[in-house]
Amino acid sequence: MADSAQAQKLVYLVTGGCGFLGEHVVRMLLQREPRLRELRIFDLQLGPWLEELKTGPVQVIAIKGDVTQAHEVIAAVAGAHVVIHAAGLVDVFGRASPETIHKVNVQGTQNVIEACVQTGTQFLVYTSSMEVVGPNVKGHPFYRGNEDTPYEAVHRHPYPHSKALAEQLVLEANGRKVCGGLPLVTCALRPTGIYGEGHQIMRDIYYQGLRLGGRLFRAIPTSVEHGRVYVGNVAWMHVLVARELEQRAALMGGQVYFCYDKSPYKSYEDFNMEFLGPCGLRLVGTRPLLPYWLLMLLAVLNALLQWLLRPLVLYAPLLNPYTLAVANTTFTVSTNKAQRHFGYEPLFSWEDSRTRTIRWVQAMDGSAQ
Ligand SMILES: NC(=O)C1=CN([C@@H]2O[C@H](COP(=O)(O)OP(=O)(O)OC[C@H]3O[C@@H](n4cnc5c(N)ncnc54)[C@H](O)[C@@H]3O)[C@@H](O)[C@H]2O)C=CC1
Ligand SMILES: C[C@@H](CO)CCC[C@@H](C)[C@H]1CC[C@H]2[C@@H]3[C@H](O)CC4=CC(=O)CC[C@]4(C)[C@H]3CC[C@]12C
Repeated sequence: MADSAQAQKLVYLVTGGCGFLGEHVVRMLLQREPRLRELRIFDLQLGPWLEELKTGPVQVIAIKGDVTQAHEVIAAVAGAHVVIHAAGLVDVFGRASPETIHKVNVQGTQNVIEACVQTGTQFLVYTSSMEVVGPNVKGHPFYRGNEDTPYEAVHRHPYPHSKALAEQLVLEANGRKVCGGLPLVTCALRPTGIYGEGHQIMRDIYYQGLRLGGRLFRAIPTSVEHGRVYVGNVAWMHVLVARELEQRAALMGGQVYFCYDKSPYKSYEDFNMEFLGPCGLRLVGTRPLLPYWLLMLLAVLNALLQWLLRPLVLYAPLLNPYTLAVANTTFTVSTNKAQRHFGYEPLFSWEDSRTRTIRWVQAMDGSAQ
């Protein structure tokens, strides 16, 4: 892919290209992949911002489609050199059924793999998640772990379960012969909790704080560290992996990489305050205001209410037994595998990532709570 004869010759497809991460991947590709000729953006819902991209030198093609529909995926993949598969149903709040989560995340990924095989597309990058590793149901800490750190991965929740199955499918597909006889080269990126411009949960927490008179109440001990990574750096990793996969197929094919940068290790709430603090919110308490057992009771009550109300209305608060367990379990990564394998260095420093995220929160409409 690297020789000059191929300058501006490549066709990329980004599934989920209109989501939080997908939009950053799309913009990053347009800025930092000079060999791009055509960029296909495949998503259930297309964003209006795509229009502005259509005037540049790269042909941008928006495709409204569903990864669960094999024929739609095949049509989108045909003729692409690289597929970045970021589409997924990210739901840990009980909004979607376990069956739907499985269908989108697992069957959708299988459809993408089969489409690559059938159409002769050789390079597939999958957006996996730290959640394929943990935190596990036993609440074991994963402290500064890397891709080789032993950890008992046990999944009961449909989202991490689906991501783990999908990742496995992608890794097992590495080396399969695609149409034309060449081997499929795949790898999976595992972001920790992504933050940055467009992060819906950050938006929800900001508005929640505004509704509570500019206050948030500490629920998680400061000692529980949660891995976070800036969306621009996650996007940059995707661009780099996609670029290097051909030249370094033997090394990178079938591999997993955590997504990391220089974001500090902090609790989920303390980390959010790095952005919400400068925007006027205050985190009340130096220790959790409620004991864990009471929080868990509230979380279980929320789950019960969700179940009772389901026939009438969708009740999906941030707090449920699963989100509480994840937020309350240390999970941080410390690795340089991406640097060693494909020369990744974060594109955005922590200061830059922080400033960009603060500017985005500040630009939110405070009255739209
Ligand atoms: N947000 C986070 O902290 C993390 C996210 N991830 C993974 O990154 C990927 C992107 O996540 P986000 O951008 O946060 O989520 P998102 O919900 O903002 O983006 C997902 C995109 O996929 C699209 N999509 C969903 N179902 C689809 C279907 N059936 N067919 C086609 N498109 C479909 C959605 O419309 C959306 O635009 C997901 O695969 C997720 O599992 C991994 C680790 C952390
Ligand atoms: C108990 C509440 C008191 O303030 C805080 C609840 C926070 C939770 C909603 C989040 C804590 C950890 C988050 C998850 C984590 O970052 C890992 C993830 C990876 C993914 O692939 C998808 C998103 C998520 C599951 C993320 C979801 C929100 C949290 C559970």
